[in-house]
Amino acid sequence: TSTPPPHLDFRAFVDALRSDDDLADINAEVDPNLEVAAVTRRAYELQSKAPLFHNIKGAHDGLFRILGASGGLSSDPQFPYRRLVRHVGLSPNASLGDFIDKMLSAKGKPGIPPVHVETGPCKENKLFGNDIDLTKLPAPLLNKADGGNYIQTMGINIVQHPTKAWVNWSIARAMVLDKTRMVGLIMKPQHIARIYAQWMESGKDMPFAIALGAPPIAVMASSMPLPEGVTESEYVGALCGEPLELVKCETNDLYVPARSEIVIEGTVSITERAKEGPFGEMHGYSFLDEELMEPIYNVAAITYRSGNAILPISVPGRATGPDETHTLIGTLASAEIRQLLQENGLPVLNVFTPYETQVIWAAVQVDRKKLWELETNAEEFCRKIGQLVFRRKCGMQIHRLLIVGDDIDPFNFKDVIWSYASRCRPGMDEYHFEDVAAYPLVPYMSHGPGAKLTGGKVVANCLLPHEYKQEQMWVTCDFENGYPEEIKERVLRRWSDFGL
Ligand SMILES: CC1=C(C(=O)O)[C@@H]2CC(C)(C)c3c(C)c(C)cc4c3N2[C@@]12C(=O)NC(=O)N=C2N4C[C@H](O)[C@H](O)[C@H](O)COP(=O)(O)O
Ligand SMILES: [K+]
Ligand SMILES: [Mn+2]
Repeated sequence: TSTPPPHLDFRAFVDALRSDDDLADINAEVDPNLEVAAVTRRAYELQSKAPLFHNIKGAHDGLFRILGASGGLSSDPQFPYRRLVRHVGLSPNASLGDFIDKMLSAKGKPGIPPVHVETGPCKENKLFGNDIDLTKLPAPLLNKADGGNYIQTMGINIVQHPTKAWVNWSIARAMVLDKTRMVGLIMKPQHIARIYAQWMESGKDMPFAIALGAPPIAVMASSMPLPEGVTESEYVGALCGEPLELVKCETNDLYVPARSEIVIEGTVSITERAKEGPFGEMHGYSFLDEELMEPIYNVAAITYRSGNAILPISVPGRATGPDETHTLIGTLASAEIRQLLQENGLPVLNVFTPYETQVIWAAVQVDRKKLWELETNAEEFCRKIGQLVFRRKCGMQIHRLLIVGDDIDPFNFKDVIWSYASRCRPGMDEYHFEDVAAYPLVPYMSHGPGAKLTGGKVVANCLLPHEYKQEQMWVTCDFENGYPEEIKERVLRRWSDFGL
């Protein structure tokens, strides 16, 4: 069978990055103990090519190579989002807005269930029982403060509700604990935690599979807060207009993408826990006192592709050069928040979480002409938005919403911060929410002055009062807006002659 397109096949995705000249094939030996992660972290921060490490110290029997920064910004400043939009089959010059539109394009369409195939590349090699020794795999140490080697940072965690036909795909980190066990964060209100709670009630350990090197578009849906009960693989089918091909696990009844690089499968204990973390998290901090007791993953089988399987990794940290916890989590939460607000009849054009705010803030771009028709005011409008977003899971990671006009590009932080700084009056234009669920990973919540799990959220009105009812009463003073077209054309035409 011919190789599927990059958005449906991880190896084709890697080849596409190489043909984009956006991949560095590194054949020198690199140490999984911190060195691989440090190279990857710097690659994010310099927006370099994605590093593919072919020669990992300690690799054996085809396990494994490592790809870093699969969701980082591309190395070509002309196409900054090319690596991202390649995940979803869009052309290299697609924008973040196109990416969000694409991820929402299956809303309201019936899901297309995956098809089950007999076998696939992920079944070419199989390890069971005594052949499994996670401590012998070159699982990377990602940050000097990490509490373990995080083998799972870019795989899809697959779990099924014990009684309903709901199979959830999400991304949740997990580190090596010992020979056949991992321990991983399973955090409320994430769907993996909701399903885990159902298995606890059923009294049985929760079957799991982690598919690493899965189809890139499936990684996107896994990172997206789709509504409860939605089976991500069916949403991906609807996005692609064709079913995903899945193959059955060896040791349980879950199904995984047939072309995955590496599949780890087994059961998550509903009784045994172990210390998890510290971990360098999405806000750029690794708190040394992070003492989490999290569920144990018992590994019953590992299956993987021949030809030296590739382990994709994410090395979360400061978004000075964003990593997957910003480019995926932020953008995909933005998509669901836009969907939520539009479904509730609000005149919202787009939503985006600026990397400069570590995706803790989200700018909500409002169509001002449509806003006038609502005959509303800042207080009423902002409170309504806050009540919607801060009481839904898709808004859980956002602590500040900035309500901006359609003269502001939500994807351009300079625009966003200009309107926040100049139009949001301190003490009167911010509407606080102290009775909503907080995102406990945000440092001023986990290690802040107040309660950890509630509050600390705000809606900032960045529209002047008259913008709620009429045309803006100012001319914006920049080249774009401050001059008539014929002056701008003349200046552009003569620019090089001026030698500026
Ligand atoms: C918060 C998370 C992480 C962290 O910051 O440490 C950690 C880091 C890694 C693994 C790199 C990472 C990457 C690279 C990406 C892209 C997303 C996440 C994570 N990890 C965490 C995690 O360990 N626990 C968690 O609850 N959610 C995480 N998400 C976000 C979820 O995937 C997202 O919210 C989905 O929407 C959830 O799916 P549904 O429940 O809606 O179906
Ligand atoms: K998901
Ligand atoms: Mn889900």
